[in-house]
Amino acid sequence: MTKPERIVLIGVAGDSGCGKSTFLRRLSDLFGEEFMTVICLDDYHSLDRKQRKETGITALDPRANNFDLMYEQIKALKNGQAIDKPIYNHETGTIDPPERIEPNHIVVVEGLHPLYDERVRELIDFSVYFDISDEVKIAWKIQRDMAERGHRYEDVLAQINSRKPDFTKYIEPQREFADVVLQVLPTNLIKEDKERKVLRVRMLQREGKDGFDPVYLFDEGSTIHWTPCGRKLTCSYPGMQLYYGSDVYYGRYVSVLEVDGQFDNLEEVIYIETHLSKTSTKYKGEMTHLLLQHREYPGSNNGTGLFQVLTGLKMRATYERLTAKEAQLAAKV
Ligand SMILES: Nc1ncnc2c1ncn2[C@@H]1O[C@H](COP(=O)(O)OP(=O)(O)OP(=O)(O)O)[C@@H](O)[C@H]1O
Ligand SMILES: O=C(CO)[C@H](O)[C@H](O)COP(=O)(O)O
Repeated sequence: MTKPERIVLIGVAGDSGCGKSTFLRRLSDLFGEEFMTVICLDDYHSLDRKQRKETGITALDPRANNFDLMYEQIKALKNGQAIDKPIYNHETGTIDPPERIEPNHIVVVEGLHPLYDERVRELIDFSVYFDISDEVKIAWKIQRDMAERGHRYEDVLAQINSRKPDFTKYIEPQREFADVVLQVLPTNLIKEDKERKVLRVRMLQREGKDGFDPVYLFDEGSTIHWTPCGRKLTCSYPGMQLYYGSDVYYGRYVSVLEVDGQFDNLEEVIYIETHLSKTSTKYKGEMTHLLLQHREYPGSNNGTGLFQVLTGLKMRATYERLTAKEAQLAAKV
């Protein structure tokens, strides 16, 4: 592998079971596995499972994590140096001997705390926070942990509830620092929906970040409510609603894109794509193509898939911008 001139650091934040792995697969499809190294921040747990149990300190609590080491190692990677990263073993709940990690073109730091420590935050070039509402989080976790891991309903619910206080204290506040926040909420299209199959998904995009042009619908800066169902987009019950507008989030302006509902026919997403601007695609239809490429990923037929693809495209644009800038600087020397 050629030595990268400029290492681009990407932050992917959110609770466990919120769709981070799915998003990382999408990123790897965009960048290629060889080009990108993922660091799971669970590896910086300083207390193992037994110690956490004994002390009553959860993995979400900063006291269970070594932020100094996290910072030192991420800084080193960004400076092009290899690191010996600890490993947290999820099977045994213990800390294994470290592994050597070489720098790569793109380094993704993902997990519970990528935006918690100010020093790490400063190093990150682009970040996303997965903000899944409790209702949806419970539905996803129950579906996965019961179907795939053989857990009981009451245990899954008890686990979510026991994490809640520390989640609110230490994980959720990181939303403030993310360049993109992906909110996943119950639909507004079905009254008192309990199934959580139809979702309302919002993409909050920070305004005023150097080099980041938020995606917009129809007319930049306007407020748009759009029902695309009809001749060009097939929608069965309960239909689909799109929204675009601006808002203030943690005291800063954000552009908001929203999709409520799901796509009947994924090929028709091209109709939506042609009405979006600043998507950072390289050719007309690339966004739809990326969605179609992996229609089996969870959420591909709704706003979660669509906004994950758009966020990935923004990360690619950030990478290309920063590396081009570096190349220009190098050419001048
Ligand atoms: N967009 C989605 N639509 C529906 N279900 C989803 C979606 N994203 C994730 N899920 C469900 O949530 C589960 C967890 O997703 P994923 O493994 O991507 O999350 P994670 O944040 O990486 O979790 P962990 O940190 O626990 O590994 C999936 O198995 C799937 O059941
Ligand atoms: O929130 C988590 C991040 O994935 C885990 O719960 C945390 O890493 C603790 O691990 P374990 O469940 O193995 O004790």
